[in-house]
Amino acid sequence: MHPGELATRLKSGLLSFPVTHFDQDLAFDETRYREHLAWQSGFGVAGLFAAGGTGEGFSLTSPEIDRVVRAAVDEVAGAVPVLAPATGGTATASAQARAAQEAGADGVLLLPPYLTEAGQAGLVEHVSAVCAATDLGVIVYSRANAVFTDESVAVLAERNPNLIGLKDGVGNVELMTRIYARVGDRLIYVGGLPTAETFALPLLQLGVSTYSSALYNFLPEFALGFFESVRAQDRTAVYQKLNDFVIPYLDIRDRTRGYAVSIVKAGLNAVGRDGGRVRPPLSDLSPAETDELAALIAKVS
Ligand SMILES: O=C([O-])C(=O)C[C@H](O)[C@@H](O)C(=O)[O-]
Repeated sequence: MHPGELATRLKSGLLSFPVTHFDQDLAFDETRYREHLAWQSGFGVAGLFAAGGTGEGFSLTSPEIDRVVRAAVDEVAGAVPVLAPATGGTATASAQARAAQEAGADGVLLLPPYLTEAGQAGLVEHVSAVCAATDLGVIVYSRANAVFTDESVAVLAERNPNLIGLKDGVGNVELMTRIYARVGDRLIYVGGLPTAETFALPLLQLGVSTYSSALYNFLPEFALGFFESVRAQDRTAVYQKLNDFVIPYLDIRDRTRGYAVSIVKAGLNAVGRDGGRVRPPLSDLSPAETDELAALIAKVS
């Protein structure tokens, strides 16, 4: 898919970030993963990001990422654009971007490198190297040890024609305002803070027209309804849904670092869809927390 077409498709609707299923030995369970994607594709989303943050891409080896991406490409069969992750240092991320293209993915989500801090000049070189490794459209995730200034985003957009978007995992109003003021609609902007619904309405005003929904994994209809309320700028409906579900959900999520991902698998377990367990370094919700989550889900489903 041409990067421009990918950008247009992605900004038209909600974005899905499926979990990656593991078996009892924490090996990739392709059968359950495919079943999940088949169920999820019955609802309308604009793009599927395989092995993203919610998909524990950071806990997968490159061969595993390749398997997950190929399974996703095969399972959704062109109905929805599939984006593959690129992770880690520049050489690994560039190799994964090449592999994504070979696997038939439609685009790449470039996640922050692990461990090290880096200055803006180095981050710009990192992103540019990954963009140069593929013809696919690339979205760069600004978060953690790779937060991009407005100047860097402008340089990246100028240097890399296939850079199509910025995913914001920072939520800094001044920074996002500066970026949109400087780069405007040359890029698409994807809300990517943990439990992105929380920020969706205010970020829309800052040019962030869509977001990645982890909730979509286990409450697809609720997630799509939330998105519609945001797009309609229906403040009453958005705050109703925040109060009914999202804010009490955040109260459980915030008990342990990393629960933003673990709670999604717990949500799947709670709705009877067997999300299974997370890999270390994440940890699973306790049985009592899972029960609490199940009671909360029951109120909105
Ligand atoms: O790459 C990822 O999966 C994210 O971190 C995005 C999540 O979907 C996040 O936006 C969320 O938790 O809603």
